[in-house]
Amino acid sequence: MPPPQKNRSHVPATAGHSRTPPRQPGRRMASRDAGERAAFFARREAATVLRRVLRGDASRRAGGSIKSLVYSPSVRNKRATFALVCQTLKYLPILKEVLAASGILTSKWKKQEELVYVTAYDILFGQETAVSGSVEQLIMLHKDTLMTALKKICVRKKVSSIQELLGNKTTVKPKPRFLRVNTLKATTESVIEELSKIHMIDKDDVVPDMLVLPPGTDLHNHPLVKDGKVFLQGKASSMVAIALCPKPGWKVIDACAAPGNKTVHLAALMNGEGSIVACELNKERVKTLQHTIRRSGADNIETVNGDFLDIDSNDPSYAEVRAILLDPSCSGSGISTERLDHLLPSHSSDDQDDAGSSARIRKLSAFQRKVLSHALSFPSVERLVYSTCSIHQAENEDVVNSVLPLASSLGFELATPFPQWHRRGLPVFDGAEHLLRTDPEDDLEGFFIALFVRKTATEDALEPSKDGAWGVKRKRVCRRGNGLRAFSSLRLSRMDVLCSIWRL
Ligand SMILES: C[S@@+](CC[C@H](N)C(=O)[O-])C[C@H]1O[C@@H](n2cnc3c(N)ncnc32)[C@H](O)[C@@H]1O
Repeated sequence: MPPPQKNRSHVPATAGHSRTPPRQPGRRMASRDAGERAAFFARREAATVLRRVLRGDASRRAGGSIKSLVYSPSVRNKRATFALVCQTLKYLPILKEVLAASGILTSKWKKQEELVYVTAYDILFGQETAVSGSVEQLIMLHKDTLMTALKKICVRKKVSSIQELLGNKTTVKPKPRFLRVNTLKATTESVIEELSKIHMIDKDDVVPDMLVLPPGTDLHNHPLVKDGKVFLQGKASSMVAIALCPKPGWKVIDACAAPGNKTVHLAALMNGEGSIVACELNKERVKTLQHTIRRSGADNIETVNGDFLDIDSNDPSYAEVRAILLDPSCSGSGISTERLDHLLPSHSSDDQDDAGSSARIRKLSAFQRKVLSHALSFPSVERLVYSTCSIHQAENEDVVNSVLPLASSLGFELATPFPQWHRRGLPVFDGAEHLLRTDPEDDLEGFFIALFVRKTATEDALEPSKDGAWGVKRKRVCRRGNGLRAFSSLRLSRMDVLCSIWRL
């Protein structure tokens, strides 16, 4: 049998990193060229991200997606780190087997096991040689043993290439790059002018201030992104704040806010007027939320590090809250391809634990009902959006259906966000046609949006009309089935004016 072929097409681009490796006490590290220095640091950044990804996956908690961890401010060489993390995850089952067979992952090295995985990937399947760093030296020292172990595994599994050994890990279909212009800092026209110098660019036909660029366009280090003039936010995700459509000057709660993409979108829709309370339970994620807010330039957002359920809806300081955006923790099943979840150990067919995953969804669903019921209890709320990035009925239609009696008793009805949007809620109860779904394949992300509007408080509320135009809704309701449907009495021709009319 010929030796397994190396997969050259996946060599990560580790060059381009400019920091100098730390000097170790008592001995000067050998001088090395810039490429090797870059690889040294990229492996360490990748190992840190990999540790968090694997820990989050092992506990089945959202420790942050691979992308969100890589694109956090602390990671310097994002492109190389991303490539290394993805590749190491892809090769992880093989690396574990090879390292176990060769017996080099002793308790001493176990403490740095993620760095061992990344380095082993890089040396066996990527860079080939590396001289600096103790883990690099370990892998180089045992490289022949590891290669022999790899060949034996190939023979045992009757495969002739690494590709065959890797099996069929889902490849991600290229998707357009969406970005949302932060109208607090820039105009859509100025961003188009700037980006069109080097990129093909289109305006999205549904979401205002959303631009569409070709798949693979990398803007993470672009000054417009760094300055917070644009946010790299998906289209479906950007529909959530628009569905809530808070009026400038209102007091609004974003109940589960981090990392804050929708919080700062709300601030932009409100033209920076009024106030937003952004509540986030997780202390670490509050830091990310605050970073997002700083980048957006919004100065009317107060962050609260705490449990939304602990906010007393009868507390006088929340008596004037008129809109709530509730985007609670969910399974993330609608963005699992986007999140690259197929690369995680828990997604491999051997490890798939169906009973565990349905128990998790049941637990999430119970939590979602609880927070949604709590959000409905705020006395002055006129508009409430419940959203998830899940495709599961249990987290979407079932949650909404379960709170309908409570919502109705408090004077809420379901309204229809984006009425021109064709994909509505699963028809599992009368009124589910008001709900909005996006499809992970056709619409690129699987989101769910439910909009509750208080019947007694719609006099000045702006609502989309049925045929896709946007208009001011006057309070006129008629019975339909067991739900209530609102009419538009004044239409506006363009969706672009959706929220701007409230600024007049
Ligand atoms: C789906 S994410 C929100 C994403 C955010 N809306 C955005 O677009 O950037 C859900 C967030 O809710 C937080 N969370 C979960 N339970 C919470 C609770 N009881 N109170 C406040 N925040 C909570 C999680 O830590 C997580 O950051």
